[in-house]
Amino acid sequence: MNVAVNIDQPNVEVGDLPLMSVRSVSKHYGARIGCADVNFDIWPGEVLAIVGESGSGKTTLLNCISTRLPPSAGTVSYRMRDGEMRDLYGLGEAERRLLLRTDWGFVHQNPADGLRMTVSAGANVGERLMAVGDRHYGNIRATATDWLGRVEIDADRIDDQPRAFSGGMRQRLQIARNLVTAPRLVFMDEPTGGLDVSVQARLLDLLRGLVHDLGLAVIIVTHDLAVARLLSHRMMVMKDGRVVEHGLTDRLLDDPQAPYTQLLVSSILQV
Ligand SMILES: Nc1ncnc2c1ncn2[C@@H]1O[C@H](COP(=O)(O)OP(=O)(O)OP(=O)(O)O)[C@@H](O)[C@H]1O
Repeated sequence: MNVAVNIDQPNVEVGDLPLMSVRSVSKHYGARIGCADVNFDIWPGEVLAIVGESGSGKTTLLNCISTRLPPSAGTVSYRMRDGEMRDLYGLGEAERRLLLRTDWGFVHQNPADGLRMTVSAGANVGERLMAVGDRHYGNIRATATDWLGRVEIDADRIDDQPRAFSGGMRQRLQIARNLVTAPRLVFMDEPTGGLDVSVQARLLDLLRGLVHDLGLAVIIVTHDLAVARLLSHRMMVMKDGRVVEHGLTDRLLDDPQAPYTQLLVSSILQV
């Protein structure tokens, strides 16, 4: 049986009001449960990790809360820049697109899903700036160069296409493309998955620094508790589409309450 959800108030410097509120979100694929009755809030500047084994519903949930997949039931509300809390599935298409381009980022596990592989690295970053109204070529190029530097890509690669980059470089470019417009909320789906361990470690370090410096709110899906430990303030553990435990990351890893979380934590401590 699942243990009751424990929603702790985050012990981090965050805004007073939640940025996003998720209430009773469920998604069914025919008779199969994708995710069921998920509830949480996320505050500005907070990093929430959604963890669980393959098939536990992490990606389904991430897609439901980022307007990529309408839930079968429940509501997802978001605090717009004017301070108003809006139901995301009540937004018009133009409002939704604006949100995706300006206020949100989405870092995919496979960089090819988040990049345009046949335009230059500089254009990949510059495009997002143009989408928010920047029209000055010199400014766009200077900002793109600055962002390539921030993600540790040499400036002399600015005109290269990402297909000429390594996996780690592509992922860093995808991160630059997402962060250049100063979003308030970034969704990440296994951002270090599929990379070598040493590349993963460097990328995690970089991500941690950027998230901290920019004060980003992040919802990150990972099956890797080490990633959750390093990046997140709060963790939500999923199993069979349901949240089995939810709390501050340190507390949850030091003193897991749900039998399933205990099993997950003990299995990484044994290796
Ligand atoms: N398009 C779909 N059609 C039918 N069932 C689906 C679909 N997408 C996901 N599911 C099912 O929903 C459940 C949750 O899948 P989901 O991909 O959200 O899990 P996950 O935790 O993200 O797994 P992984 O880590 O392997 O990506 C699984 O039982 C899966 O088979």
